[in-house]
Amino acid sequence: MTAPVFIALDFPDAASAQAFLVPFRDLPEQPAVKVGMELFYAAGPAFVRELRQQGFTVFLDLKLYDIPNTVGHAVARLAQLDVQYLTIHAAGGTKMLQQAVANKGADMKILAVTQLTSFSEADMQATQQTPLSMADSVQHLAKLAYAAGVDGTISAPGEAALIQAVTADDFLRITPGIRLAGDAADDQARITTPKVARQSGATGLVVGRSITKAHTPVAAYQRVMAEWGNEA
Ligand SMILES: O=c1ccn([C@@H]2O[C@H](COP(=O)(O)O)[C@@H](O)[C@H]2O)c(=O)[nH]1
Repeated sequence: MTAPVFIALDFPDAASAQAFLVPFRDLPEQPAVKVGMELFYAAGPAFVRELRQQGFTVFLDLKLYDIPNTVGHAVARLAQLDVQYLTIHAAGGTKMLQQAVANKGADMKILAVTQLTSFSEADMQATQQTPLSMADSVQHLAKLAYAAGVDGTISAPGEAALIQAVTADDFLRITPGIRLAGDAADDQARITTPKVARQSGATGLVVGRSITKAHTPVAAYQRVMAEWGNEA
């Protein structure tokens, strides 16, 4: 899977997530899924193992951020779940990032969150009191992550090309903040459509509510995949 589209399974429990996935079983290929804090805290490692046994590609989005020793040990435990992707915060710094990389599983990719897509430029300035612009901050954090041996970043689609410019072509640029045209932004600040994300240099998408809250989620997923350039 070179250009994955992950459906964000932001559900309160395993039963709701599994019920949501039932109609996707009729597709020729199962979607890749992202398990975030809400579902992981409710359903835990057992549910992640269940998804892996069912053949799903799993992105565990826990956004780890702690001292290097703690993050290293946490990554080693999570590697036992055989997930393919795991997030940490780039702002945790070089030593934390290196500890994560040193403890990841053989087929696990570590993705570093640069600046959350819910942050506008003004939100970031107000929170972080940084003289950097959003673009400069994202590039700085991406360079830090790349130098530490991380596999890619999480950023808004509009920053994908900027990240590519300061890292490498094969450095992953996975982008949440995706909305089908006409859908509400909700709590996201830096959003775009799947088509524009592809044109902007993203190498993978995370899509939650544009699919999970759609009247017909499978049709919404197929629309995302068509815009992104994949068949579903
Ligand atoms: O910067 C980030 C990092 C992670 N996310 C996660 O992606 C999905 C997006 O959900 P939508 O419903 O499509 O807005 C969600 O699980 C976030 O935790 C992000 O949005 N931004």
